[in-house]
Amino acid sequence: MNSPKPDAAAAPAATAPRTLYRKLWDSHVIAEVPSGEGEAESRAALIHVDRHLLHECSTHQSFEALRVNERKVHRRETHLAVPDHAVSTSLDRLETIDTGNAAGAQVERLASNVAEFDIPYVPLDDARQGIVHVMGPELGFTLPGTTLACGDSHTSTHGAFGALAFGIGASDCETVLATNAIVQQRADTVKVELSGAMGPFVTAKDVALALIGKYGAGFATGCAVEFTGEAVRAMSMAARMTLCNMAIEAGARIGLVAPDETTIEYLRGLPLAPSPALFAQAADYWRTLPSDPGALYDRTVSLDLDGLAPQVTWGTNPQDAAPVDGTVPAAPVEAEAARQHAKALAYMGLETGMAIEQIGVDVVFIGSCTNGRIEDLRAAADVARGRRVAQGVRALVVPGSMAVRQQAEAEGLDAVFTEAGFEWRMAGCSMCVAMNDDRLGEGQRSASTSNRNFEGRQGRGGRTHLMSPAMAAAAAVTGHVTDVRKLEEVPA
Ligand SMILES: CC(C)[C@H](C(=O)O)[C@@H](O)C(=O)O
Ligand code: SF4
Repeated sequence: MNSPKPDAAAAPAATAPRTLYRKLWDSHVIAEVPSGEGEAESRAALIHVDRHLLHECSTHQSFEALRVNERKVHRRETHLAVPDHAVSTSLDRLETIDTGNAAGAQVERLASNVAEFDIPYVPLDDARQGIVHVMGPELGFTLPGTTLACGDSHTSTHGAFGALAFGIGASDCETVLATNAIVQQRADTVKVELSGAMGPFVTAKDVALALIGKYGAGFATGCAVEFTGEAVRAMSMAARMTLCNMAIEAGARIGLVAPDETTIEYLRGLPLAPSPALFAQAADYWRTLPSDPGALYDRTVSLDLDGLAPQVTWGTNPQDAAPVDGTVPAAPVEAEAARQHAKALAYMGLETGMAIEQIGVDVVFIGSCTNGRIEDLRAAADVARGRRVAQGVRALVVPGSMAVRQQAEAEGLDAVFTEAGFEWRMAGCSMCVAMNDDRLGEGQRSASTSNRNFEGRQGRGGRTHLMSPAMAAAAAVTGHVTDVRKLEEVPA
Protein backbone atom coordinates (compact mmCIF):
# COMPACT_ATOMS: atom_id res chain seq x y z
CA MET A 1 0.00 0.00 0.00
CA ASN A 2 1.32 3.44 -0.76
CA SER A 3 -0.90 5.04 1.86
CA PRO A 4 0.79 6.52 4.94
CA LYS A 5 1.34 4.20 7.87
CA PRO A 6 -1.20 4.41 10.67
CA ASP A 7 -0.13 6.00 13.90
CA ALA A 8 2.36 3.52 15.35
CA ALA A 9 0.92 3.90 18.84
CA ALA A 10 -2.53 2.89 17.62
CA ALA A 11 -1.33 -0.09 15.59
CA PRO A 12 -0.88 -3.42 17.37
CA ALA A 13 2.67 -4.52 18.09
CA ALA A 14 4.21 -6.12 15.02
CA THR A 15 4.62 -9.41 16.83
CA ALA A 16 1.07 -9.74 18.21
CA PRO A 17 -0.81 -12.45 16.33
CA ARG A 18 -3.43 -10.89 14.08
CA THR A 19 -6.58 -12.15 12.42
CA LEU A 20 -7.02 -12.05 8.67
CA TYR A 21 -9.52 -9.24 9.22
CA ARG A 22 -7.07 -7.19 11.24
CA LYS A 23 -4.33 -7.63 8.64
CA LEU A 24 -6.65 -6.45 5.89
CA TRP A 25 -7.82 -3.54 8.03
CA ASP A 26 -4.35 -2.44 9.15
CA SER A 27 -2.95 -2.49 5.62
CA HIS A 28 -5.68 -0.13 4.39
CA VAL A 29 -5.84 2.47 7.14
CA ILE A 30 -4.97 5.91 5.77
CA ALA A 31 -5.70 7.71 9.04
CA GLU A 32 -7.32 6.83 12.33
CA VAL A 33 -10.33 8.96 13.22
CA PRO A 34 -9.55 10.37 16.69
CA SER A 35 -12.10 9.62 19.39
CA GLY A 36 -14.02 12.58 20.77
CA GLU A 37 -13.37 13.88 24.25
CA GLY A 38 -14.65 11.47 26.88
CA GLU A 39 -15.32 8.78 24.26
CA ALA A 40 -13.93 5.28 24.40
CA GLU A 41 -11.14 4.27 22.00
CA SER A 42 -12.11 5.19 18.44
CA ARG A 43 -12.44 2.29 16.06
CA ALA A 44 -13.10 4.49 13.09
CA ALA A 45 -10.55 5.03 10.36
CA LEU A 46 -10.36 6.39 6.87
CA ILE A 47 -9.52 3.33 4.83
CA HIS A 48 -8.38 2.96 1.25
CA VAL A 49 -10.83 1.32 -1.15
CA ASP A 50 -8.92 -0.58 -3.82
CA ARG A 51 -11.88 -1.72 -5.87
CA HIS A 52 -15.50 -0.74 -6.38
CA LEU A 53 -18.30 -2.56 -8.16
CA LEU A 54 -21.43 -0.77 -9.33
CA HIS A 55 -24.87 -1.91 -10.49
CA GLU A 56 -27.91 -0.04 -11.73
CA CYS A 57 -29.96 -0.07 -8.51
CA SER A 58 -27.80 1.76 -6.02
CA THR A 59 -25.62 4.18 -7.96
CA HIS A 60 -27.67 6.79 -9.78
CA GLN A 61 -27.78 9.03 -6.72
CA SER A 62 -23.99 8.90 -6.39
CA PHE A 63 -23.44 10.04 -9.96
CA GLU A 64 -25.96 12.82 -9.37
CA ALA A 65 -24.00 13.85 -6.29
CA LEU A 66 -20.74 13.89 -8.26
CA ARG A 67 -22.37 16.24 -10.75
CA VAL A 68 -23.89 18.50 -8.12
CA ASN A 69 -20.67 18.67 -6.10
CA GLU A 70 -18.58 19.03 -9.26
CA ARG A 71 -16.36 16.17 -8.24
CA LYS A 72 -14.45 13.88 -10.58
CA VAL A 73 -13.75 10.16 -10.46
CA HIS A 74 -10.36 9.73 -8.78
CA ARG A 75 -9.10 6.51 -10.42
CA ARG A 76 -11.41 5.22 -13.12
CA GLU A 77 -9.73 1.82 -13.47
CA THR A 78 -10.57 0.81 -9.89
CA HIS A 79 -14.31 0.73 -10.67
CA LEU A 80 -16.36 -1.72 -12.67
CA ALA A 81 -20.06 -1.43 -13.45
CA VAL A 82 -22.60 -3.94 -14.71
CA PRO A 83 -26.41 -4.10 -14.93
CA ASP A 84 -27.84 -7.11 -13.08
CA HIS A 85 -30.81 -6.47 -10.76
CA ALA A 86 -33.39 -4.98 -13.07
CA VAL A 87 -32.40 -6.71 -16.29
CA SER A 88 -34.65 -9.15 -18.07
CA THR A 89 -33.43 -12.75 -18.19
CA SER A 90 -35.51 -13.67 -21.24
CA LEU A 91 -33.65 -14.99 -24.26
CA ASP A 92 -34.69 -12.07 -26.46
CA ARG A 93 -33.84 -9.42 -23.90
CA LEU A 94 -31.53 -7.47 -26.20
CA GLU A 95 -34.31 -7.02 -28.76
CA THR A 96 -36.98 -6.19 -26.20
CA ILE A 97 -35.27 -3.60 -23.98
CA ASP A 98 -37.93 -1.12 -22.93
CA THR A 99 -36.40 2.07 -21.62
CA GLY A 100 -39.94 3.30 -21.05
CA ASN A 101 -40.37 1.12 -17.97
CA ALA A 102 -38.64 1.69 -14.63
CA ALA A 103 -36.26 -1.26 -14.93
CA GLY A 104 -35.15 -0.43 -18.47
CA ALA A 105 -34.69 3.22 -17.51
CA GLN A 106 -32.46 2.20 -14.59
CA VAL A 107 -30.20 0.21 -16.89
CA GLU A 108 -30.07 3.05 -19.38
CA ARG A 109 -29.18 5.54 -16.65
CA LEU A 110 -26.30 3.36 -15.51
CA ALA A 111 -25.01 3.21 -19.09
CA SER A 112 -25.14 6.98 -19.50
CA ASN A 113 -23.60 7.63 -16.06
CA VAL A 114 -20.62 5.37 -16.67
CA ALA A 115 -20.15 6.86 -20.13
CA GLU A 116 -20.13 10.39 -18.70
CA PHE A 117 -17.62 9.49 -15.97
CA ASP A 118 -15.63 7.10 -18.15
CA ILE A 119 -15.98 4.13 -15.83
CA PRO A 120 -15.24 0.60 -17.09
CA TYR A 121 -18.58 -0.94 -17.99
CA VAL A 122 -19.82 -4.41 -18.86
CA PRO A 123 -23.04 -3.80 -20.81
CA LEU A 124 -25.97 -6.16 -21.12
CA ASP A 125 -24.84 -7.53 -24.49
CA ASP A 126 -21.35 -8.35 -23.20
CA ALA A 127 -20.30 -12.00 -22.78
CA ARG A 128 -19.04 -11.11 -19.27
CA GLN A 129 -22.33 -9.64 -17.99
CA GLY A 130 -23.61 -11.11 -14.76
CA ILE A 131 -24.53 -10.47 -11.15
CA VAL A 132 -21.78 -8.22 -9.70
CA HIS A 133 -20.88 -10.82 -7.09
CA VAL A 134 -20.53 -13.54 -9.69
CA MET A 135 -18.89 -11.50 -12.43
CA GLY A 136 -16.28 -9.71 -10.25
CA PRO A 137 -14.70 -12.91 -8.94
CA GLU A 138 -14.70 -14.68 -12.28
CA LEU A 139 -12.86 -11.80 -13.95
CA GLY A 140 -10.21 -11.68 -11.22
CA PHE A 141 -11.43 -8.21 -10.18
CA THR A 142 -11.75 -9.60 -6.66
CA LEU A 143 -8.32 -10.29 -5.16
CA PRO A 144 -7.00 -11.41 -1.76
CA GLY A 145 -5.59 -8.63 0.37
CA THR A 146 -7.64 -5.89 -1.28
CA THR A 147 -10.56 -3.82 -0.07
CA LEU A 148 -13.64 -4.00 -2.27
CA ALA A 149 -16.81 -1.96 -1.89
CA CYS A 150 -20.15 -2.08 -3.66
CA GLY A 151 -23.51 -0.47 -2.99
CA ASP A 152 -24.98 -3.86 -2.22
CA SER A 153 -25.33 -5.84 0.97
CA HIS A 154 -24.06 -9.12 -0.47
CA THR A 155 -20.65 -7.64 -1.24
CA SER A 156 -19.45 -9.88 1.58
CA THR A 157 -19.40 -12.64 -1.06
CA HIS A 158 -15.98 -11.43 -2.23
CA GLY A 159 -14.55 -12.08 1.23
CA ALA A 160 -14.27 -15.71 0.10
CA PHE A 161 -10.99 -14.63 -1.50
CA GLY A 162 -9.59 -13.06 1.65
CA ALA A 163 -10.61 -9.59 0.47
CA LEU A 164 -12.07 -7.04 2.87
CA ALA A 165 -15.35 -6.64 1.01
CA PHE A 166 -18.29 -4.66 2.32
CA GLY A 167 -21.53 -3.09 1.21
CA ILE A 168 -21.82 0.69 1.24
CA GLY A 169 -24.70 3.15 0.98
CA ALA A 170 -25.50 5.29 -2.03
CA SER A 171 -23.87 8.40 -0.57
CA ASP A 172 -20.75 6.37 0.21
CA CYS A 173 -20.55 5.35 -3.46
CA GLU A 174 -20.03 9.00 -4.35
CA THR A 175 -17.19 9.26 -1.83
CA VAL A 176 -15.57 6.10 -3.14
CA LEU A 177 -15.84 7.28 -6.73
CA ALA A 178 -14.32 10.64 -5.87
CA THR A 179 -11.63 9.56 -3.38
CA ASN A 180 -11.12 5.77 -3.20
CA ALA A 181 -11.42 6.17 0.54
CA ILE A 182 -14.13 5.86 3.11
CA VAL A 183 -14.54 6.07 6.87
CA GLN A 184 -15.39 2.70 8.39
CA GLN A 185 -15.70 1.34 11.91
CA ARG A 186 -13.40 -1.55 12.68
CA ALA A 187 -15.71 -4.49 13.26
CA ASP A 188 -15.72 -7.11 15.98
CA THR A 189 -14.60 -10.51 14.73
CA VAL A 190 -16.50 -13.77 14.94
CA LYS A 191 -14.72 -17.03 14.22
CA VAL A 192 -16.94 -19.76 12.81
CA GLU A 193 -15.38 -23.15 13.46
CA LEU A 194 -16.74 -25.86 11.20
CA SER A 195 -15.82 -29.34 12.31
CA GLY A 196 -16.50 -32.68 10.69
CA ALA A 197 -17.32 -33.23 7.04
CA MET A 198 -20.35 -32.71 4.84
CA GLY A 199 -22.17 -35.80 3.66
CA PRO A 200 -23.48 -36.41 0.13
CA PHE A 201 -25.75 -33.62 -1.17
CA VAL A 202 -24.90 -31.38 1.78
CA THR A 203 -23.49 -28.06 0.61
CA ALA A 204 -22.18 -24.70 1.78
CA LYS A 205 -25.77 -23.43 1.53
CA ASP A 206 -26.89 -26.00 4.07
CA VAL A 207 -24.01 -25.06 6.34
CA ALA A 208 -24.97 -21.38 6.18
CA LEU A 209 -28.65 -22.05 6.82
CA ALA A 210 -27.86 -24.45 9.68
CA LEU A 211 -25.52 -21.90 11.29
CA ILE A 212 -28.07 -19.09 11.09
CA GLY A 213 -30.76 -21.50 12.26
CA LYS A 214 -28.65 -22.49 15.26
CA TYR A 215 -27.39 -19.08 16.36
CA GLY A 216 -30.10 -16.76 14.97
CA ALA A 217 -30.16 -14.23 12.16
CA GLY A 218 -28.52 -11.59 14.33
CA PHE A 219 -25.66 -13.68 15.72
CA ALA A 220 -23.00 -11.73 13.89
CA THR A 221 -24.63 -8.29 13.65
CA GLY A 222 -22.11 -5.72 12.46
CA CYS A 223 -19.24 -8.20 12.68
CA ALA A 224 -16.58 -9.63 10.42
CA VAL A 225 -17.14 -13.39 10.29
CA GLU A 226 -14.28 -15.70 9.38
CA PHE A 227 -15.15 -19.26 8.35
CA THR A 228 -12.52 -21.78 9.43
CA GLY A 229 -12.00 -25.52 9.67
CA GLU A 230 -11.01 -28.45 7.48
CA ALA A 231 -14.38 -28.40 5.73
CA VAL A 232 -13.75 -24.82 4.57
CA ARG A 233 -10.26 -25.70 3.33
CA ALA A 234 -11.84 -28.52 1.31
CA MET A 235 -14.44 -26.20 -0.26
CA SER A 236 -14.32 -24.84 -3.80
CA MET A 237 -14.25 -21.08 -4.30
CA ALA A 238 -17.92 -21.26 -5.29
CA ALA A 239 -18.83 -22.89 -1.97
CA ARG A 240 -16.75 -20.37 -0.03
CA MET A 241 -18.56 -17.56 -1.86
CA THR A 242 -21.91 -19.09 -0.85
CA LEU A 243 -20.82 -19.06 2.80
CA CYS A 244 -19.56 -15.47 2.72
CA ASN A 245 -22.65 -14.37 0.77
CA MET A 246 -24.94 -15.77 3.47
CA ALA A 247 -22.90 -14.15 6.28
CA ILE A 248 -25.06 -11.08 5.61
CA GLU A 249 -28.12 -13.06 6.66
CA ALA A 250 -26.43 -13.58 10.03
CA GLY A 251 -26.28 -9.79 10.31
CA ALA A 252 -22.56 -9.66 9.51
CA ARG A 253 -20.99 -6.83 7.54
CA ILE A 254 -18.15 -8.95 6.31
CA GLY A 255 -17.57 -12.63 5.53
CA LEU A 256 -14.08 -14.04 5.19
CA VAL A 257 -12.22 -17.16 4.20
CA ALA A 258 -8.42 -17.16 4.37
CA PRO A 259 -6.76 -17.41 0.96
CA ASP A 260 -4.93 -20.67 0.24
CA GLU A 261 -3.74 -22.69 -2.76
CA THR A 262 -7.37 -23.19 -3.89
CA THR A 263 -7.75 -19.41 -4.03
CA ILE A 264 -4.46 -18.94 -5.82
CA GLU A 265 -5.17 -21.60 -8.45
CA TYR A 266 -8.63 -20.14 -9.05
CA LEU A 267 -7.15 -16.72 -9.77
CA ARG A 268 -4.24 -17.81 -11.95
CA GLY A 269 -4.77 -16.58 -15.51
CA LEU A 270 -7.97 -14.61 -14.91
CA PRO A 271 -8.20 -11.45 -17.05
CA LEU A 272 -7.91 -8.94 -14.19
CA ALA A 273 -5.67 -10.97 -11.86
CA PRO A 274 -1.96 -10.09 -11.68
CA SER A 275 -0.10 -10.89 -14.91
CA PRO A 276 2.11 -14.01 -15.04
CA ALA A 277 5.18 -11.83 -14.38
CA LEU A 278 3.72 -10.58 -11.08
CA PHE A 279 1.56 -13.50 -10.09
CA ALA A 280 4.10 -15.42 -7.99
CA GLN A 281 4.94 -12.27 -6.03
CA ALA A 282 1.25 -11.56 -5.45
CA ALA A 283 0.62 -15.16 -4.37
CA ASP A 284 3.49 -14.93 -1.88
CA TYR A 285 1.82 -11.91 -0.33
CA TRP A 286 -1.58 -13.64 -0.26
CA ARG A 287 -0.01 -16.54 1.66
CA THR A 288 0.85 -14.13 4.49
CA LEU A 289 -2.79 -13.14 5.02
CA PRO A 290 -4.33 -16.06 6.96
CA SER A 291 -4.95 -15.40 10.65
CA ASP A 292 -1.85 -16.03 12.76
CA PRO A 293 -1.94 -18.94 15.20
CA GLY A 294 -3.20 -17.60 18.51
CA ALA A 295 -4.91 -14.56 16.99
CA LEU A 296 -7.80 -13.47 19.18
CA TYR A 297 -11.38 -13.16 17.94
CA ASP A 298 -14.11 -11.34 19.82
CA ARG A 299 -16.30 -14.43 19.68
CA THR A 300 -16.26 -18.02 18.42
CA VAL A 301 -19.19 -20.17 17.32
CA SER A 302 -19.07 -23.71 16.00
CA LEU A 303 -21.03 -26.17 13.94
CA ASP A 304 -20.44 -29.90 13.54
CA LEU A 305 -21.05 -30.93 9.94
CA ASP A 306 -21.11 -34.68 10.60
CA GLY A 307 -24.67 -35.82 10.12
CA LEU A 308 -25.91 -32.42 8.91
CA ALA A 309 -28.99 -32.80 6.68
CA PRO A 310 -29.91 -30.55 3.74
CA GLN A 311 -31.69 -27.48 5.14
CA VAL A 312 -34.95 -25.80 4.09
CA THR A 313 -36.48 -22.61 5.43
CA TRP A 314 -40.11 -22.72 6.48
CA GLY A 315 -40.60 -19.09 7.59
CA THR A 316 -39.88 -15.53 6.54
CA ASN A 317 -36.37 -15.15 7.90
CA PRO A 318 -33.28 -17.17 6.93
CA GLN A 319 -32.97 -18.35 10.54
CA ASP A 320 -36.23 -20.26 10.12
CA ALA A 321 -34.31 -23.27 8.84
CA ALA A 322 -35.08 -26.94 9.46
CA PRO A 323 -33.54 -30.18 8.25
CA VAL A 324 -35.41 -31.53 5.23
CA ASP A 325 -36.33 -34.65 7.17
CA GLY A 326 -37.77 -32.54 10.01
CA THR A 327 -41.03 -30.74 10.65
CA VAL A 328 -42.23 -27.15 10.94
CA PRO A 329 -41.22 -26.39 14.53
CA ALA A 330 -43.53 -25.49 17.39
CA ALA A 331 -43.79 -21.90 18.58
CA PRO A 332 -41.02 -20.72 20.89
CA VAL A 333 -41.97 -19.94 24.49
CA GLU A 334 -40.93 -16.30 24.58
CA ALA A 335 -43.92 -14.06 23.71
CA GLU A 336 -42.40 -11.87 20.99
CA ALA A 337 -40.73 -14.84 19.31
CA ALA A 338 -44.04 -16.74 19.45
CA ARG A 339 -45.80 -13.81 17.79
CA GLN A 340 -43.19 -13.74 14.99
CA HIS A 341 -43.54 -17.49 14.57
CA ALA A 342 -47.33 -17.27 14.23
CA LYS A 343 -47.03 -14.38 11.78
CA ALA A 344 -44.50 -16.27 9.67
CA LEU A 345 -46.63 -19.42 9.54
CA ALA A 346 -49.74 -17.42 8.63
CA TYR A 347 -47.87 -15.71 5.79
CA MET A 348 -46.36 -18.98 4.62
CA GLY A 349 -49.63 -20.91 4.90
CA LEU A 350 -48.03 -23.65 7.01
CA GLU A 351 -48.74 -25.30 10.33
CA THR A 352 -46.59 -26.46 13.20
CA GLY A 353 -45.75 -30.16 13.00
CA MET A 354 -46.17 -30.44 9.23
CA ALA A 355 -43.39 -32.49 7.59
CA ILE A 356 -41.03 -30.23 5.63
CA GLU A 357 -41.23 -32.72 2.75
CA GLN A 358 -44.98 -32.15 2.53
CA ILE A 359 -44.53 -28.57 1.37
CA GLY A 360 -45.63 -28.31 -2.26
CA VAL A 361 -44.04 -25.80 -4.66
CA ASP A 362 -45.35 -23.83 -7.64
CA VAL A 363 -42.10 -22.30 -8.80
CA VAL A 364 -38.46 -23.35 -8.59
CA PHE A 365 -35.72 -20.74 -8.93
CA ILE A 366 -32.12 -21.87 -9.39
CA GLY A 367 -29.74 -18.91 -9.56
CA SER A 368 -28.63 -15.73 -7.67
CA CYS A 369 -25.28 -14.58 -6.29
CA THR A 370 -25.64 -17.24 -3.60
CA ASN A 371 -26.05 -20.25 -5.87
CA GLY A 372 -25.83 -19.24 -9.54
CA ARG A 373 -22.32 -20.50 -10.29
CA ILE A 374 -21.28 -23.39 -12.52
CA GLU A 375 -20.87 -25.80 -9.59
CA ASP A 376 -24.43 -24.98 -8.52
CA LEU A 377 -25.80 -25.58 -12.00
CA ARG A 378 -23.90 -28.87 -12.23
CA ALA A 379 -25.41 -30.02 -8.93
CA ALA A 380 -28.90 -29.11 -10.10
CA ALA A 381 -28.36 -30.73 -13.51
CA ASP A 382 -27.24 -33.96 -11.86
CA VAL A 383 -30.66 -34.14 -10.25
CA ALA A 384 -32.57 -32.96 -13.34
CA ARG A 385 -30.83 -35.37 -15.72
CA GLY A 386 -33.29 -37.97 -17.02
CA ARG A 387 -36.17 -36.58 -14.94
CA ARG A 388 -39.09 -34.23 -15.70
CA VAL A 389 -40.29 -31.10 -13.95
CA ALA A 390 -43.50 -32.05 -12.13
CA GLN A 391 -46.81 -31.09 -13.68
CA GLY A 392 -47.91 -27.57 -12.77
CA VAL A 393 -44.45 -26.48 -11.61
CA ARG A 394 -42.56 -23.68 -13.31
CA ALA A 395 -38.79 -24.12 -12.96
CA LEU A 396 -36.20 -21.51 -13.96
CA VAL A 397 -32.46 -21.89 -14.20
CA VAL A 398 -30.81 -18.48 -14.30
CA PRO A 399 -27.00 -18.54 -14.57
CA GLY A 400 -25.28 -16.01 -12.32
CA SER A 401 -23.35 -14.67 -15.29
CA MET A 402 -23.17 -15.08 -19.04
CA ALA A 403 -19.80 -16.80 -18.55
CA VAL A 404 -21.50 -19.37 -16.30
CA ARG A 405 -24.18 -19.74 -18.96
CA GLN A 406 -21.58 -20.33 -21.65
CA GLN A 407 -19.68 -22.85 -19.54
CA ALA A 408 -22.90 -24.70 -18.74
CA GLU A 409 -23.73 -24.88 -22.45
CA ALA A 410 -20.24 -26.18 -23.22
CA GLU A 411 -20.96 -28.99 -20.74
CA GLY A 412 -24.42 -29.68 -22.18
CA LEU A 413 -26.21 -28.67 -18.99
CA ASP A 414 -28.65 -26.43 -20.89
CA ALA A 415 -29.89 -29.51 -22.76
CA VAL A 416 -30.26 -31.45 -19.50
CA PHE A 417 -32.40 -28.65 -18.11
CA THR A 418 -34.53 -27.96 -21.15
CA GLU A 419 -35.16 -31.68 -21.79
CA ALA A 420 -36.35 -31.94 -18.19
CA GLY A 421 -38.69 -28.98 -18.69
CA PHE A 422 -36.71 -26.23 -16.94
CA GLU A 423 -36.48 -22.75 -18.50
CA TRP A 424 -32.91 -21.86 -19.47
CA ARG A 425 -32.45 -18.11 -19.02
CA MET A 426 -29.97 -15.26 -19.48
CA ALA A 427 -27.93 -13.97 -16.52
CA GLY A 428 -29.17 -11.60 -13.80
CA CYS A 429 -30.57 -11.39 -10.28
CA SER A 430 -33.89 -12.59 -11.63
CA MET A 431 -36.30 -14.06 -9.09
CA CYS A 432 -33.97 -13.48 -6.14
CA VAL A 433 -35.48 -10.01 -5.88
CA ALA A 434 -38.69 -8.66 -7.34
CA MET A 435 -36.98 -5.90 -9.33
CA ASN A 436 -37.43 -7.36 -12.82
CA ASP A 437 -39.96 -9.44 -14.76
CA ASP A 438 -39.22 -12.69 -12.89
CA ARG A 439 -41.36 -12.79 -9.79
CA LEU A 440 -43.77 -14.92 -7.81
CA GLY A 441 -47.49 -14.28 -8.01
CA GLU A 442 -49.63 -13.68 -4.92
CA GLY A 443 -49.65 -16.82 -2.76
CA GLN A 444 -47.25 -18.72 -5.00
CA ARG A 445 -44.70 -20.89 -3.24
CA SER A 446 -41.13 -21.29 -4.39
CA ALA A 447 -38.13 -23.46 -3.79
CA SER A 448 -35.33 -20.94 -4.22
CA THR A 449 -31.55 -21.08 -4.12
CA SER A 450 -31.30 -17.38 -3.23
CA ASN A 451 -30.51 -15.94 0.21
CA ARG A 452 -33.59 -14.10 1.48
CA ASN A 453 -37.09 -15.32 2.27
CA PHE A 454 -38.59 -12.10 3.64
CA GLU A 455 -42.26 -11.37 2.98
CA GLY A 456 -42.68 -10.31 -0.62
CA ARG A 457 -39.01 -10.74 -1.45
CA GLN A 458 -39.71 -12.68 -4.65
CA GLY A 459 -42.94 -10.84 -5.43
CA ARG A 460 -45.89 -9.54 -3.44
CA GLY A 461 -47.50 -12.34 -1.45
CA GLY A 462 -44.92 -14.86 -2.66
CA ARG A 463 -43.70 -17.56 -0.28
CA THR A 464 -40.04 -18.50 -0.41
CA HIS A 465 -38.33 -21.66 0.79
CA LEU A 466 -34.55 -21.35 0.68
CA MET A 467 -32.47 -24.41 -0.09
CA SER A 468 -29.49 -25.65 -2.11
CA PRO A 469 -29.47 -26.11 -5.91
CA ALA A 470 -29.71 -29.92 -5.74
CA MET A 471 -32.61 -29.65 -3.29
CA ALA A 472 -34.38 -27.07 -5.48
CA ALA A 473 -34.00 -29.36 -8.50
CA ALA A 474 -35.41 -32.25 -6.45
CA ALA A 475 -38.42 -30.09 -5.56
CA ALA A 476 -38.87 -29.25 -9.23
CA VAL A 477 -39.08 -32.88 -10.31
CA THR A 478 -41.35 -34.03 -7.49
CA GLY A 479 -43.48 -30.92 -7.04
CA HIS A 480 -42.78 -30.69 -3.33
CA VAL A 481 -39.84 -30.24 -1.00
CA THR A 482 -37.92 -33.51 -1.23
CA ASP A 483 -34.85 -34.94 0.44
CA VAL A 484 -32.56 -35.17 -2.57
CA ARG A 485 -30.63 -37.94 -0.81
CA LYS A 486 -33.65 -40.20 -1.13
CA LEU A 487 -34.53 -39.68 -4.81
CA GLU A 488 -34.63 -43.01 -6.65
CA GLU A 489 -31.86 -43.47 -9.20
CA VAL A 490 -32.79 -42.74 -12.79
CA PRO A 491 -32.42 -45.98 -14.79
CA ALA A 492 -29.53 -45.62 -17.23
C1 LIG B 1 -30.79 -3.74 -4.59
C2 LIG B 1 -29.62 -3.98 -3.69
C3 LIG B 1 -29.12 -2.69 -3.18
C4 LIG B 1 -29.91 -5.05 -2.65
C5 LIG B 1 -28.81 -5.23 -1.60
O1 LIG B 1 -28.24 -4.30 -1.06
O2 LIG B 1 -28.50 -6.32 -1.24
C6 LIG B 1 -30.13 -6.38 -3.32
O3 LIG B 1 -29.00 -6.84 -3.98
C7 LIG B 1 -30.60 -7.42 -2.34
O4 LIG B 1 -30.09 -8.53 -2.37
O5 LIG B 1 -31.50 -7.13 -1.55
S1 SF4 C 1 -28.76 -12.03 -6.76
FE1 SF4 C 1 -30.12 -11.34 -5.13
S2 SF4 C 1 -28.85 -11.12 -3.32
FE2 SF4 C 1 -27.51 -11.20 -5.10
S3 SF4 C 1 -27.15 -9.08 -5.63
FE3 SF4 C 1 -28.87 -9.80 -6.86
S4 SF4 C 1 -30.67 -9.25 -5.68
FE4 SF4 C 1 -28.94 -9.09 -4.27
